[in-house]
Amino acid sequence: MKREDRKHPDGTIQGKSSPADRDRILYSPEFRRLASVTQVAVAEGGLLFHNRLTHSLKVAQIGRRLAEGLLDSHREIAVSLGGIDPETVESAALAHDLGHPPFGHVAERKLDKLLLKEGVADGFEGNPQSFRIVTKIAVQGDHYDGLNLARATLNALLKYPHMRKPSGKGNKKWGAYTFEEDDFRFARALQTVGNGDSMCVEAQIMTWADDITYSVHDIEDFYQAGLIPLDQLTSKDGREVDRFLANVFERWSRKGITSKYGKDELSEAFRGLLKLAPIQEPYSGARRQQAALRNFTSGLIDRYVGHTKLIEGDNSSGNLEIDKNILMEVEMLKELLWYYVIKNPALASQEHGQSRIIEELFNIFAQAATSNDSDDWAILPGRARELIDEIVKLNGQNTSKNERLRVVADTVAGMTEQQALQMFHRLTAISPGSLFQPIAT
Ligand SMILES: Nc1nc2c(ncn2[C@H]2C[C@H](O)[C@@H](COP(=O)(O)OP(=O)(O)OP(=O)(O)O)O2)c(=O)[nH]1
Repeated sequence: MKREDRKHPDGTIQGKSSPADRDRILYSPEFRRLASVTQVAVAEGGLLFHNRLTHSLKVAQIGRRLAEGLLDSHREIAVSLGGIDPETVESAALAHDLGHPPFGHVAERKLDKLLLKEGVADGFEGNPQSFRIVTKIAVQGDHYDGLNLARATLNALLKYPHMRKPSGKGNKKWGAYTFEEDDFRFARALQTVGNGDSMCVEAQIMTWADDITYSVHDIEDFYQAGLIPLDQLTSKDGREVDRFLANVFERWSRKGITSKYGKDELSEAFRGLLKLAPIQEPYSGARRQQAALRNFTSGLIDRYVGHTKLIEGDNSSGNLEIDKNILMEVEMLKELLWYYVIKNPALASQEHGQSRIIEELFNIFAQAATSNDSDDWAILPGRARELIDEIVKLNGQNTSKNERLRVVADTVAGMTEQQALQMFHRLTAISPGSLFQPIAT
């Protein structure tokens, strides 16, 4: 079905994803690429961390389960909200991280800085990049751009349903670049409840599924890797817990981070959460440890899914009601990752290098792509050369810098981590590669 044909026949607000949407996302190479995009850290030495692909599959599964559960337990409210479509939640969840560049957040921040420096005002962020991929970049058919997803799927993908704002939170996270403003309006035409920036209920479910998913699997990954000492945190003497909490609150005050909750209630929620963890020793892989860990993580997911309720009303403050204790637990699970993993100097130094790779790639490609001599474009992958050629033909040499730089950002952001590394080695003469080794498409 074509995009315009997918409008509800009587022009009213409700829309549903087509099952084709889910399949189109799943079959796209952009989805496959997520297998080579880091979630938190690159796995080494036989460890098997989640990557953005395994993460997205789990968000889709938890999102679907949440939606089905809410339909079951709160059918009347769901109907009053115009229905909840599990298929839409699943499709949006599969697509939600497509825009993550190689090396994840560190590259996101770097690409944003580089584009802003070059005067491309709406910069770079993973969320608008996901939206751009499904509406413009991915190739599904010959006669349209993107995956031709239904309005409902696009709207459910909009966790930040506004364009980039000049300042504040809306400047850090947003839903679509100006290049995709038409697609954004097409998606948002469904939304007549809440204020202008309200997420639809499917996007709210997808967002909560994302939070549940990563806060649980990140702990699983890094306890197994020996970085998060769950065994010491659960120990009766409480020393590690005190040390952790003191560090969290010290970082918050240093960084001006605020929470909706008080320190005492957060500390209590965290101690309560640890009581659920049947873990007393460092991870060695023993069968009983594997079973205990699975028990803990699946118990947490059940707990978080089960404590989610649906509430009526316009959705300006959301239609999901999540137990306060659960929200505090999830907040503290995220802090475990920050304290023991993200702030770890080994990861920080790795991220420093990854940021350099992205910067070099962007600068070298940008210089080539903005050249008026088409021979200079030869170092770019084929699709980028084709697009730059089209842009120049349409806009002329001197008026197309922003469009060309957007293609450069798409090219770098669309690489796998191996491709980025190989291309960096090749372009900076660290290792020339082979004539027969294709450059990324
Ligand atoms: N290594 C590293 N990992 C990070 C960093 N920030 C977040 N992460 C990881 C932790 C989680 O697994 C995941 C959370 O980020 P996401 O982009 O998936 O979701 P978030 O809700 O923070 O952002 P969103 O609102 O979806 O754009 O990424 C960072 O600065 N470095």
